[in-house]
Amino acid sequence: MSKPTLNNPDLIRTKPYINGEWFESKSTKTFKVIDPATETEIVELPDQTPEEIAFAIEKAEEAFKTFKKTNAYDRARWLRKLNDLMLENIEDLAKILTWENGKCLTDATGEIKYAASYFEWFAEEAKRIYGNTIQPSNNNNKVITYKQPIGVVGLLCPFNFPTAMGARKLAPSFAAGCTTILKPDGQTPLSSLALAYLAEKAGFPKGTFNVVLASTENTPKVGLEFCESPRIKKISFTGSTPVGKLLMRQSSSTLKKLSMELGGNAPIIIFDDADLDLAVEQSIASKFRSLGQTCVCANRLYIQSGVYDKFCEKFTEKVKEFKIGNGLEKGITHGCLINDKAITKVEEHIKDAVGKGAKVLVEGGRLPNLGKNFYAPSVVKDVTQEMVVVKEETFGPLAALSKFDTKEQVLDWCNDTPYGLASYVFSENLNTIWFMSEYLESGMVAVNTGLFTDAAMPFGGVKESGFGREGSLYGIDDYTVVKAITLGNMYR
Ligand SMILES: NC(=O)c1ccc[n+]([C@@H]2O[C@H](COP(=O)([O-])OP(=O)(O)OC[C@H]3O[C@@H](n4cnc5c(N)ncnc54)[C@H](O)[C@@H]3O)[C@@H](O)[C@H]2O)c1
Ligand SMILES: O=CCCC(=O)O
Repeated sequence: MSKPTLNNPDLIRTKPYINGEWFESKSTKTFKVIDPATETEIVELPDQTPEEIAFAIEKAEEAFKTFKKTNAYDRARWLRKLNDLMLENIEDLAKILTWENGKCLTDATGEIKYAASYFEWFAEEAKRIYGNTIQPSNNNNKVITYKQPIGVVGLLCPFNFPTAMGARKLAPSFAAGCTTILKPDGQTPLSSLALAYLAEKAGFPKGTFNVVLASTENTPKVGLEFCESPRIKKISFTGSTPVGKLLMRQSSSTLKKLSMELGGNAPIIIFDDADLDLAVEQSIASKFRSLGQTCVCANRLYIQSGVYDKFCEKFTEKVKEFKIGNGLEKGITHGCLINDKAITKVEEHIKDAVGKGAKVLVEGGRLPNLGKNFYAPSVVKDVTQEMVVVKEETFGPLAALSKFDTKEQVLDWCNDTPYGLASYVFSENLNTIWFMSEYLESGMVAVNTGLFTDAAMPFGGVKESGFGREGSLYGIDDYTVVKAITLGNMYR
């Protein structure tokens, strides 16, 4: 199977979306979007020039002048409408996502629902942007604060959640009254273009949401343009830590506000007293969501010695049940990876681990009969802290299992990393749960579940996993600035 049949073929767009129009690019360069499952071309898109990117930024700035004055209730209605349209078109949107990303249709459908829920959530939050009244030291004065939209925002998004990562940024920024330019990953731009198509149908005013296009090779130039543009007041980036650091350096010349949703190295800790079947099922869900290409995927699994052997056995059985194939086909539990580089990283981590003494429980490996981006998941046990798989995010289908004895020991291991995005704890003991939750150095801790993300919860990391919070009651703050107004000499 290659090309999916869509109820609404118009959702496939092949032009950038700028200032409410499908923009005729004059660029002489193009890039191809490839179906990672079949390695066939989906579409060829313009690789936009710096002048065109600058034009999109200019239009977003123009639009901001009027959009910032819009009524929160109107913005709420537009956002709610977009949520509804996404759900009406869920089947098509999921197919487009699977086609360009390779994840299976069930995961893609889940992602569309999840992405839409950010529009629903921020439709409500748009109306809840509050300020304070403050009594300063001079009793004759009164201070009030209110939050204003920061301005034009650049959104830089990765391949792994082509719809949800953009939605998680667009929804709060639009709710706050900002205008945006989104640059999707060059490998997965169609989902963002489909989102722009639906945003237009939802009535988003022209210029408030723009999508520009760039190949992977051309992307650093667009990134630089975003960072150095004085018109852009904030950048929200989701991707790896090294690229996040580069964007921070580049943004220093314009002193931009930044949100950085960066790489992780999530541990799952399973204590002897955990509900073992639940822990196995949820660890599988966390580890192999989108075949391990999720920033909050378990990268390290620490299992207490009393249940280690049993856990390894049960976990292995479940992994052997996976059905790998083209994500668009029925019954497939796991699709393919995004590209060959992703597989190479998994192979390097296995080689290093086995070389240092890890034992293979499930020998995965390439599946050339299915295609060059298919890889059967691997499981290794007796992993130790020196192994690369423990130090770096694999971002692929390799489960690394380690044995631990005490909670103090495992806590040290978990925190021995520059990253701090998500952690998972499985235990039935409240004291253990509290101890771990409090001392794990991560922005998010999930207890007795492997799937926890939700529009209502604050998503984000600490340490080199970045800063800023997406979703939740805090998510809109990243797109606003606090203004303090002092009313003087009140008691004249
Ligand atoms: N914390 C989060 O919310 C979150 C969510 C998803 C993914 N991630 C992280 O993203 C990484 C996986 O994605 P990746 O491998 O594509 O990451 P990456 O950093 O290589 O790329 C992310 C995006 O940034 C673009 N990019 C690369 N160089 C750039 C530059 N100089 N200027 C502007 N854009 C540039 C890429 O083309 C891509 O679209 C993992 O580390 C994962 O943990 C984090
Ligand atoms: O990859 C990161 C995002 C995953 C999520 O929000 O559930």
